[in-house]
Amino acid sequence: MGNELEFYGKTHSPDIRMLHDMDEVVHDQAWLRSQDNIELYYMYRDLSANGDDHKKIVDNRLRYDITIIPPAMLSDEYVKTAGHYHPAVEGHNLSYAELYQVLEGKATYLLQKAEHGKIVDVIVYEATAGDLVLVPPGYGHITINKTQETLKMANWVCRDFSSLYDPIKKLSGGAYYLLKDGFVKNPEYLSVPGIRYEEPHDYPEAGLFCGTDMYVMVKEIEKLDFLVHPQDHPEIFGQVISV
Ligand SMILES: O=P(O)(O)OC[C@H]1O[C@H](O)[C@H](O)[C@@H](O)[C@@H]1O
Repeated sequence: MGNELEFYGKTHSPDIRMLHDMDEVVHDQAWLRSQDNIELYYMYRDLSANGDDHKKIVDNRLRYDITIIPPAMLSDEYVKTAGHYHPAVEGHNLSYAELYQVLEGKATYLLQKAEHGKIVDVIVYEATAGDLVLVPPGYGHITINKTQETLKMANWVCRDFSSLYDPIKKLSGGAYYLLKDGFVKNPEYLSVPGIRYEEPHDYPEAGLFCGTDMYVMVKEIEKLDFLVHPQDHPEIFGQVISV
């Protein structure tokens, strides 16, 4: 109770990620074991403004979600999402992409690309309200709220797959932890490259611009096809795929 979200006049209840859903990925394990199972963040999935929009979204195999992450410290670590990868698109060796937009507050997005069991790239985006961040195929991702304000963010994603949590759980979290003193490498990973910091930017090829509410893409939803068929969109993923 008390966690409902209003979206275009309708009220939605969240799925709630609890602290102990995240046991494997929290940095300070001793602290974790002494903690009660508190609520960490709130996921409002499959939102739409009305029935027509919902049909369009489903027909195009997409989903629009909002996630709310209030500020919190997990001992010495900033609150974060559990983190996951996406599976490969059937018949292709590319995994599904995901598009985020910060609605309120600030987000730190950590993206990590695994190839043959090794991390070959780590990208961090610092994003503020209106900013877009595209998670390209192949990248696991974690969202961190290192501020003292609530983070509210949205995502567009293909609705036809389940996220893969095990690769991140097995290694006790992402390639880096964001602690009070900054990023530290996770020692469970054998070799990890340095962080590449990138600025959020527009994706004009897809008609996506920072500062414009990305829910309105429902009006030209075919432009989000790169989330469902990444293999058909080298104009968007060409560069990142070749990293
Ligand atoms: O799945 P987690 O790592 O906990 O991250 C949370 C978010 O992940 C994905 O982006 C989902 O599409 C969101 O609905 C969810 O809120």
